[in-house]
Amino acid sequence: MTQTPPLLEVRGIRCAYGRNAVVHDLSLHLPRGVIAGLVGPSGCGKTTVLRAIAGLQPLVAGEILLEGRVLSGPGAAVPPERRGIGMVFQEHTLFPHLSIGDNVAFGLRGRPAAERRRTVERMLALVGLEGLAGRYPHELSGGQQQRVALARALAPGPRLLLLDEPFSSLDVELRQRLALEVREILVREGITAILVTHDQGEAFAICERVGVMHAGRILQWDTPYNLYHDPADRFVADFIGEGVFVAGRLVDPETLETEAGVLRGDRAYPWPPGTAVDVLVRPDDVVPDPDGPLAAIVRNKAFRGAETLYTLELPTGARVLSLFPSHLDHGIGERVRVRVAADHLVAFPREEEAAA
Ligand SMILES: Nc1ncnc2c1ncn2[C@@H]1O[C@H](COP(=O)(O)OP(=O)(O)OP(=O)(O)O)[C@@H](O)[C@H]1O
Repeated sequence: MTQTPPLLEVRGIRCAYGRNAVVHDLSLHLPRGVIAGLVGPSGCGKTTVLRAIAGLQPLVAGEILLEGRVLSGPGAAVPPERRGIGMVFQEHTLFPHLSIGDNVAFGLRGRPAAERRRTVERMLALVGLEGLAGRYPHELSGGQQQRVALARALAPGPRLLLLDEPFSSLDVELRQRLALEVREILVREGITAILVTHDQGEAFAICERVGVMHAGRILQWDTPYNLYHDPADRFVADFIGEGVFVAGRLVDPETLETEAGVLRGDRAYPWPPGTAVDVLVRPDDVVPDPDGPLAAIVRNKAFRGAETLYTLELPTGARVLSLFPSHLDHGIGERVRVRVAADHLVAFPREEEAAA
């Protein structure tokens, strides 16, 4: 149905270590030029999926196509070095005995010397390391080394770039800066990429599409905005961002009677009136308002610079999180008034009833 075939198609793949199946019937489509991410709790299978795409992990079932050509599948297993796929790993990926220039030129063996030299220069300039070709990896900082790893992966002109936790060995400030830099480089070069990270903030900063994985499956493949505001299920709602569930009951399709008051949003819920639900309330849904209908008590606070994250106890005893501009400073135990901005609240039928 799509006009142009996706650059990468993963169709119903299964992967296992021995008898232990860890990726189940997983599919994804990646259009050309898109930077996508995979996030999920430790052990959910992110790295295994990336390794399967790179050709480092055999498939039990399914197939993987790049530009319509089968790379892995029944009767096909194109070796990793012939896939046209670049990879950047977490750390220690440079060859310590090779200069920076030779590291970057590693994937260019067999090309004319002049072309190799030009490409190395261009790649080092691209990652902001001009003039460092003669140095050795141990003479560079961790951030510089990861930039070299990126330059080396991009040098042969891969059709797809895979990044497996490329910033996780760096300190927080550097990883945030480098993540944005890398995004700029990939966008400028029109590179299609998949980033695996356990840091959803990093995925949101870099990726246009993010898949949330759990136990070997992708539960939702969507924009960061939709993952946050319109999570497909309870796991995604819980995993992405901050927030708490408050108990409630559907009065009519648009109205919820909850521990945080009666809430009317802009969406209609499909369940019969009376259905018990849990409503996801994000910190940005609970707004300070001197005339607000809810009197809450401050139970905890975490200063975050521009904002403070308050834990507030409502009259029903339910607790919600709320972001206040940090100049609105309240002490623990103080009473504040808030309202719930309920425009697009997400609700799920309460689990025991859903299961009944
Ligand atoms: N070489 C291996 N042999 C056996 N089991 C493995 C091997 N590598 C991974 N596993 C198991 O496969 C599952 C998926 O692992 P994988 O590394 O893909 O997860 P992940 O989501 O990338 O985790 P993390 O975020 O911790 O890196 C885990 O249960 C893990 O224990």
